[in-house]
Amino acid sequence: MMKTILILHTGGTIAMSQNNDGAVVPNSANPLDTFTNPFQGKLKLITEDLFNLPSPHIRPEEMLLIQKRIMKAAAAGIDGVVVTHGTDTLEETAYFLDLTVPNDLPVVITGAMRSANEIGSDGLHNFQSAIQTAASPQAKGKGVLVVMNDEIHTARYVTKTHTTNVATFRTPTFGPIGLVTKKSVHFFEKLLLQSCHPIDHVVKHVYLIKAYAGMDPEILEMLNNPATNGIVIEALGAGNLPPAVLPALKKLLIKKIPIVLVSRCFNGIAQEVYGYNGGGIQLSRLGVTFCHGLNGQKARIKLLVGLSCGLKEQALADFVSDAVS
Ligand SMILES: NC(=O)C[C@H](N)C(=O)O
Repeated sequence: MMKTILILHTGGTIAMSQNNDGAVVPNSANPLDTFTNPFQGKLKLITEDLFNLPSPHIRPEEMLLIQKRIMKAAAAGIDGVVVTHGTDTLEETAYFLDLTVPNDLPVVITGAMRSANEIGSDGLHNFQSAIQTAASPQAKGKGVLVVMNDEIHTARYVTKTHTTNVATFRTPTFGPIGLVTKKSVHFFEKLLLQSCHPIDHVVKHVYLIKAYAGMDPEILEMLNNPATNGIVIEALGAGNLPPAVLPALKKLLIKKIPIVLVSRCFNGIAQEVYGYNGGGIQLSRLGVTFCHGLNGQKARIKLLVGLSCGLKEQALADFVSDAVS
């Protein structure tokens, strides 16, 4: 039976071209409109331009619009969805959708590192691979997938690792879960499935900060205000902070502002390992929530989704601490 795939364009380099001054800029006409469906007779493609934004302009509000459009398509019986997106914040949108769209609908997100008229442009190729993946029967039940440079990654763990290289998207610790070739799509991992958390609004003022040697407590003091809904800290190593920030941290925790800890390390997970002043064991006892396995920007999305679902205190901590829930 012929499958129908919904294509949602949102902008990014995949929709841009280089101008005569060498600057890469958005186009009024999407270069992906030149794509001719190589799967005629097998796949019907429905294309919509949702917006045309560089991905640093994408906010949780735009992520919610994409999610709502996908939910509408899911209710209408679509077989799969491809989202084209700028790569800078692609992992955040992908993970937001992963948490908020039922995982039995294949949703694949892709982009490009080289714009449409640059030599070696990767946009059309990634776009085609994403369509192939969304149409694959094996893509069902895997949550949101990120397809770039012939590789399939999970939204949960993929991250952008290089400013310009086309092989920028990597999954630290675990690696990709599949490959796309000219002829077929191969998955080589079974996944732990997480539940879907549909939301109808997104809360604001969920912050992400990074720890560093000699971290200034003033940063946390500045966040101690009534607007703050939650804070994610990319902590040191296995999940430790300089002791100088502890007084400011305690003041936030007394106010029941959720504080979530991940590691600023590229690989591994943050855990309560160290017993010294500022060490993970002390932070955990103070009420900091350890998020096991997500990077800072994903943990922020998870905290934001949890808060937007109305979760509080222990229920929120349980939701955020487990990467698979
Ligand atoms: N390769 C890209 O898409 C990067 C671009 N700055 C964006 O995220 O929109």
